[in-house]
Amino acid sequence: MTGESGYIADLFDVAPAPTPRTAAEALALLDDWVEREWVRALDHAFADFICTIVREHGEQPSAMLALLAAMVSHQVGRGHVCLDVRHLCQATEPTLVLPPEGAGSLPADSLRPSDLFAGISPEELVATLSRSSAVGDGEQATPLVLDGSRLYLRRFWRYEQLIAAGIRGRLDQHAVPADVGLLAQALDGLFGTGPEPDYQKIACALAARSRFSVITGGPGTGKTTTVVNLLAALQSVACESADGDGPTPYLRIRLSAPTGKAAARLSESIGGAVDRLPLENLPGRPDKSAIPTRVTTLHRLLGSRPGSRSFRHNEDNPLPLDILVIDEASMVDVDLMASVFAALPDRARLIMLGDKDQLASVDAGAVLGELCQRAEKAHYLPETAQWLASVTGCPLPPELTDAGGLPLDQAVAMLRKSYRFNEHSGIGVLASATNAGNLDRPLIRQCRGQGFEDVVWLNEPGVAMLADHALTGSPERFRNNGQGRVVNHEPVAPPVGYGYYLRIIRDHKPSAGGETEAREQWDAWATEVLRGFNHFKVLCALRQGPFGVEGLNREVAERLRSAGLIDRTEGWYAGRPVLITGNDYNLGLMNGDIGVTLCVPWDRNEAGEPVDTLRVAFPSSDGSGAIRWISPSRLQSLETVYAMTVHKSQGSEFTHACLVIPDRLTPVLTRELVYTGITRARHWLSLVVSQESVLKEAVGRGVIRASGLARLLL
Ligand SMILES: Nc1ncnc2c1ncn2[C@@H]1O[C@H](COP(=O)(O)OP(=O)(O)OP(=O)(O)O)[C@@H](O)[C@H]1O
Repeated sequence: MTGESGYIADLFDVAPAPTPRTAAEALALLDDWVEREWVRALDHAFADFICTIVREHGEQPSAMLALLAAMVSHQVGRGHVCLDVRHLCQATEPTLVLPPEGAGSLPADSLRPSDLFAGISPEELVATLSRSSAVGDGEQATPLVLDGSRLYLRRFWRYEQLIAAGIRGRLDQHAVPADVGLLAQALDGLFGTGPEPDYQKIACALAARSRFSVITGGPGTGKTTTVVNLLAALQSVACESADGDGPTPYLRIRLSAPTGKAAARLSESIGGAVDRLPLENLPGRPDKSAIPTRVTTLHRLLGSRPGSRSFRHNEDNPLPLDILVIDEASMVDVDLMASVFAALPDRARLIMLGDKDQLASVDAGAVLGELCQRAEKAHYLPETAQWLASVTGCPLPPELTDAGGLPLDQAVAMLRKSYRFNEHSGIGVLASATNAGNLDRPLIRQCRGQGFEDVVWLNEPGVAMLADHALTGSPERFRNNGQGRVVNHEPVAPPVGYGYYLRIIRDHKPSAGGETEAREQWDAWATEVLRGFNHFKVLCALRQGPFGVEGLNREVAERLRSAGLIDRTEGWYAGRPVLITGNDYNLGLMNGDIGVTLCVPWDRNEAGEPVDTLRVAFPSSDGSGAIRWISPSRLQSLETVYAMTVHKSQGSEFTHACLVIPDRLTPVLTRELVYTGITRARHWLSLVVSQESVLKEAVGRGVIRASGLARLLL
C-alpha cells in the first residue's frame, strides 16, 4: 500500500484496509466512495452493470475491471472523453481529482484511488482490460472500448470517431475560390496592404481555403472582427463570380454559439463589426444583409427536442446552409460536436472560433483545445505558406513553416495581437504570463503595488472585506480611484460593484403600467438591470470553504441587505440574481443562463387593482435582446449568483471580475482556470490572493485531459 493513508496507518499501527481482490469487494469499496461523495452513484451502477455483463458471458469480473469501469464513468462526469490508464498509473490523484475538493481528513484505514493504482503498470491494466468480454476495439458492440491506453465508454468513442471523420472529410476537399485573385482583392479591400504579417488577414485566407477551419485567439485578438471580414470576403467572391441576371447567389450563413449567453454576447459585438465593413470597396459589392448578425444557440439551430438527445437536423435532414460559424467553440462538448457534423451538409464549411487556452467544456470533451494543440507554432507546409503569402501579400514568419506540417495544421489559424489589451494592461499581461505558466515575482510586485491601472491585488481577504468589495467594486483601491481611463479611445467608467444594478432596480423602475400596455418600459428596465449586473462578478475556483461560491454568496447577500439594497437574503426577493443549473427545454432556459428577480405590478387583486409580484427577467437566448419574464415558481434548478465558479463563467465577460484564489492548492485549481478567470474581466480585475504560492503553483500546472481526437487526425 502507498499514499498518505498507508503512511498514517504505519504510524499508528492501524491495519490498512485490504486492497479489493474480487469484484464484490471492489463494489463495496465504491459504495464507500459514493457515500463519501467521491464518485457518483451512477459510476458505481456502471461498474455493477459491467460486472453483470461479463458474468452473462460466463466470465468472472475482476476487481480491477469493476474499479476501472467506475473510474472511466467518473472521468466522463468530470468532462473527459476517456480515461487514459497511463495517466491513471503515473499521476492517480491529479488524473481523477480524487479525493475531491473538501474531502477533509480521511480515516487512517480508508483506501484512496492512489493506493489502488499507483503501483501498477499501465501495461498490466491494458492486459486486464483486453482480456474482458466487456472491452473491445470498437468493432464489436462492447460497452467499453480500449484504444491504446485510452478506455472509453462506447458512446464517447463513437462521438470522437464521428468528429474525426467529419473533420478529415473536410480537410481532404479544398475549397479555394476558383478565382484566387478575387479573394486577394477582397482581403486587400478589407484589411489593406502592408509588408508586416496581419494575422487576421492570414486567418481569413486560410479559412477561405478549407471546408474546415479553426480561428483561435485570446481575448480581444479580433476573432469576431476576423470572422465578419471572412464572411464578407466569401460573399464578395460569390457575388463577383456569379454570372447571369438572376438573384445574387449569396452563401447561406448561420452563426451559432454553445450557450445563450455566448450567443447574446456575439450578437451584440457582431452588429457593430458588420456596420464597419467597407463593403463598397469589395468586388461584387455584397450587400450588408448578406452577413447575418443574429446568433442562435447550437441546440436551437440543430432543433432540440424536449427530453431527447436527438435533433431535428441530422444526416437525414441536414441543415440548409453553406457556412456554419461556431463561436466560443471551447465550450462545445463531443456529444454536441458529433451532432453538428451529422447535420452538416458535406459541402458546407465549418468555421470554429474560440480561445484554446480557456477551460474546456463542462461536459465531456475538449474539442477546440485538442484541435489547437499545435496552433502556437502553426506548422504551415511550405506550399501553404507560399499560398498565404501570395493571397495576403505579406510573407509569413519562417518559424511558422514546417515541412512536416499535418493536414489539420493547415486549417488552424491563431490570432496573435490583442486589440483590447495593450502592453500596459495588467489584465493582458497577467493573462499572457498565466498562459506561459510563469507568474514571476516582479509581475506580482507590480500587481500588488498598483503598477497597473486595471488590476488590484487584495491580499487581506477576509470575507467581510470581500463583501464590501462586492458592494462598491472598491474604486478607491485602484490607481487614481479608477478615474480617467481611456481604452481604444473610449472612456472607461470606474468600478461599481453590485450596488450599481440594485440602484437601477430601485431608481429606474417604470412608474406604472401593466404587463402588456407598458411592456416596452418594463423590458427596457430589465435590460438595464441585466447590463448593470454584468458590471461586476465574483468568480471562485471552489464551491465550498471560506473562498467558495456558497459562503461568498451568503456573505455578499448579507452585506447588500445591511446596505439597504435588498430586503432579505433567503428565498425569493427583488434583486436576487439567479443562475440556471439545468436545461429546461419547456421554459427555453439553458444551464448557465442568468436572470435577475424583479418586482412588477402585474397581478390583480379581487378589486382589479395592481398587486406586486416577482418575476425573473432573463435575456432571450436567440440574441435578439428581448426579455423573458418567468415566475420564480416555474424555475426548477437554480442558485443565487453573486459569486459563481470560473467554470460556469465561461462564455461570459464582465466589466469587472473579482477572481478569488483559495488559500490551499486543490486539484481544480489549474492554469486554465486562472487564465479563464482573468480573461472574464473586460476593464477591471481584482485578484484575491491570500497565499501567493498557491496562485503561482496553480499557474504552473495545466489540466491533464485525455482524448484521442488529435491522434485520429494525424
Ligand atoms: N485589426 C484591428 N484593428 C483595430 N482594432 C481592432 C482590430 N481587430 C479588432 N479590433 C478591435 O478590438 C476589439 C476586440 O475585437 P473582437 O471583438 O473582434 O475580438 P474577439 O477576439 O472576438 O473578442 P472576445 O475576446 O471578446 O471574444 C474590438 O473593439 C475591435 O473593434
